[in-house]
Amino acid sequence: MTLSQHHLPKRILVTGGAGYIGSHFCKALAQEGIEPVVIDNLSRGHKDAVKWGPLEVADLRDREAVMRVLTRHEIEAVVHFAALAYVGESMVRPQLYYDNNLGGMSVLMSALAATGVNKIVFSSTCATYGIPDHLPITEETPQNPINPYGRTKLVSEWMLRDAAAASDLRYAALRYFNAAGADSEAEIGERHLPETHLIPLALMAAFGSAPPLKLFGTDYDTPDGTCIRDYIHVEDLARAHLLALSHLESGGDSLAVNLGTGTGASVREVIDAVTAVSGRSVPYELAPRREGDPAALVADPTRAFEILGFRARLRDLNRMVEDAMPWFQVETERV
Ligand SMILES: NC(=O)c1ccc[n+]([C@@H]2O[C@H](COP(=O)([O-])OP(=O)(O)OC[C@H]3O[C@@H](n4cnc5c(N)ncnc54)[C@H](O)[C@@H]3O)[C@@H](O)[C@H]2O)c1
Ligand SMILES: O=c1ccn([C@@H]2O[C@H](COP(=O)(O)OP(=O)(O)O[C@H]3O[C@H](CO)[C@H](O)[C@H](O)[C@H]3O)[C@@H](O)[C@H]2O)c(=O)[nH]1
Repeated sequence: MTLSQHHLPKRILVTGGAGYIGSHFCKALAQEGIEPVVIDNLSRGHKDAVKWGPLEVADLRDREAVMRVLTRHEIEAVVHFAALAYVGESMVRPQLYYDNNLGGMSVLMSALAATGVNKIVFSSTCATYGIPDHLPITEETPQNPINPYGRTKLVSEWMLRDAAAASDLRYAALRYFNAAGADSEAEIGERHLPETHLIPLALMAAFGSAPPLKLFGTDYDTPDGTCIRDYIHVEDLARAHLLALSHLESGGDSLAVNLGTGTGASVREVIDAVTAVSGRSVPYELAPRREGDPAALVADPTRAFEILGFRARLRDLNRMVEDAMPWFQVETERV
């Protein structure tokens, strides 16, 4: 039996649990002795990443299916990861994002209300802040998203806030900065299809399973001219969700908090880390700025510590790359 410091509900539904962050969270739940129920339409996820409990293959916009899953498994709380999450894709297919992310959110929330489930942890994002007027970004920084993806997440936060004001629903909106790394036992990894994220693409370029990395923009107003992001280890993110659930289960108030380390790394620093850890050079070419990319996004992580006692532990960029790498080596061998 697990001796957990967390006070967790026993029957938890994980939407998007076949995806990158959701599957890592499911493993963290299993380590707490809880068997998560996953609902995922597998549009972007992987069946074989659901290893710790049942998988219900269904779209969140299918109200009947969602109601059936909530009732059949006697769900007490939901952790809602399911969404489309590519900034670039959202700029060219905005309706797809509004339909999927807000349609899914709306059906999920009405099904929760209908079945009396009143605790939800929600995957929000630093993309809700847009181009911040100062760094680091606190939760008081104005939320002015600059792309449809970020807007769907901001509206989702508003939906939660309004529902909580009008009912007994309590929520935790977790605004992640850049998720990075992977399960240290390499049982699951980062597998976005297509992959657009920096660390995976840099590793794939180093191992020759992807073309040279395109370095998007070298003329930003940052020390080395490349964009700065706050990379947070996916295992730290998973632990933060346990803490958020535990907070809600103990009767804590609704909250919105940043999840980051408080330290930024530039694209060039990421390339250096991948070079150092892999022992291979990262072939790259300079490319124009990518539309919709703010120059620098770094979290002020104070509030998450104050309310949840959360502080990122696996803070070292090399460690994140090290944990991500085996998966890409395996992938390379499979190709
Ligand atoms: N990866 C990051 O750096 C990052 C940063 C901030 C926020 N987020 C948010 O975290 C969440 C998880 O991100 P990820 O990187 O694991 O993404 P992912 O694409 O790996 O996982 C998302 C999962 O949701 C499923 N899904 C999508 N729409 C669905 C629907 N309508 N019905 C059922 N299932 C559906 C997909 O099949 C996939 O398995 C997302 O909400 C994303 O916006 C991610
Ligand atoms: O091939 C690439 C890929 C990325 N980058 C740069 O690397 C940095 C990180 O880019 P990612 O695509 O890895 O991640 P984003 O910063 O775009 O992350 C955004 O999208 C995520 C969802 O996928 C999260 O929602 C996150 O909160 C939001 O800021 C950016 O400066 C980007 O310009 C490159 O130079 N070349």
